Amino acid sequence: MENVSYSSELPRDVTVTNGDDDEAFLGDMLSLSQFNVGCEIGKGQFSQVYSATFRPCPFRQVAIKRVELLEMVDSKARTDCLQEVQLLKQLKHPNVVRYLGSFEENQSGQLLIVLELAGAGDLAKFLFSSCQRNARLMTEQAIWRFFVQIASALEHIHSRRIVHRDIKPANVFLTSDLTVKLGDLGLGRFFSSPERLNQCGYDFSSDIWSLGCLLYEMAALQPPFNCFKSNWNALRQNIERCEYPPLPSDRYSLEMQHLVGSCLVRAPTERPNAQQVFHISKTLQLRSILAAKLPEVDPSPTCCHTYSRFE
Ligand SMILES: Nc1ncnc2c1ncn2[C@@H]1O[C@H](COP(=O)(O)OP(=O)(O)OP(=O)(O)O)[C@@H](O)[C@H]1O
Repeated sequence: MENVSYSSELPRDVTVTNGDDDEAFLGDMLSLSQFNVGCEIGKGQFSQVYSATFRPCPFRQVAIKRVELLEMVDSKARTDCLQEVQLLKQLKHPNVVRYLGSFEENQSGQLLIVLELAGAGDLAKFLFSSCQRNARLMTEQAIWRFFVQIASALEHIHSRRIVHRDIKPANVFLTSDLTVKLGDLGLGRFFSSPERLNQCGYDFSSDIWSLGCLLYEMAALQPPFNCFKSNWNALRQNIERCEYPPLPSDRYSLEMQHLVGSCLVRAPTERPNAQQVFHISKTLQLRSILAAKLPEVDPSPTCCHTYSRFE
């Protein structure tokens, strides 16, 4: 292809060992008066997210996510959601957005969740602005640097028996030094339709499917199953048959293609677990560093950040 170049904006390599930062937790008796709330930095279907500083420690920047508990389908969903927030607070990992605290404001039906601020956008924006817009692919080495962190985060989440449920580039946040922070865990289902609330069969292996989609999208700059999105039947058939265009073999290793393929198999029990994906990707990262193999580039035309799942 013409007028394309290699992606030179490689994310820095980062340590993926577990952090122990209990000081990060802000305590159980939080209220809004303890924060200087700044501007709105994002909006979800059932939430608004604001930047804020913690008054007792003014240099401490956080994100505050406000969700309407009353918009949940039923009171059981509300209770489950509050319980899940408690669970999410136990997650401590350098590549997982930290849940720092939560509180309900004056019985207003609003739950405020205090999160670690990930201030440099997300992987969806990065893929668009650094790759697609400039018609260049990431190097394999850069992909592994991102992906190893994501796989490490998922391994940690699964080891705490939590399913993420919404792994996609828009939920992979970045910090200013391009450290990955996997965010938006688990809670989305509490604000959705009863079908999604039940999410029949959604489990750890479903996250692995999404992880395979994510790895594919980082390489191809488009999700594996979006090519027939105008035709739902064809799309469904492709997902059920696990048929998607191969990654360009002159740019990316066969091992990468194999890892994608092992996550995108129909039978959930045949997919690797998060620990295996982490170890394989770590090995392949080391191999790609040693080989220092720089692929050529090939721009892909479209970008869609929602994955289809067949579960
Ligand atoms: N910890 C964070 N740090 C920085 N920005 C964040 C953080 N969490 C969320 N955001 C921003 O807020 C936006 C809304 O996030 P939120 O999790 O409320 O909704 P969503 O999951 O993106 O959307 P939906 O709930 O409709 O699926 C995100 O797109 C992101 O830009």
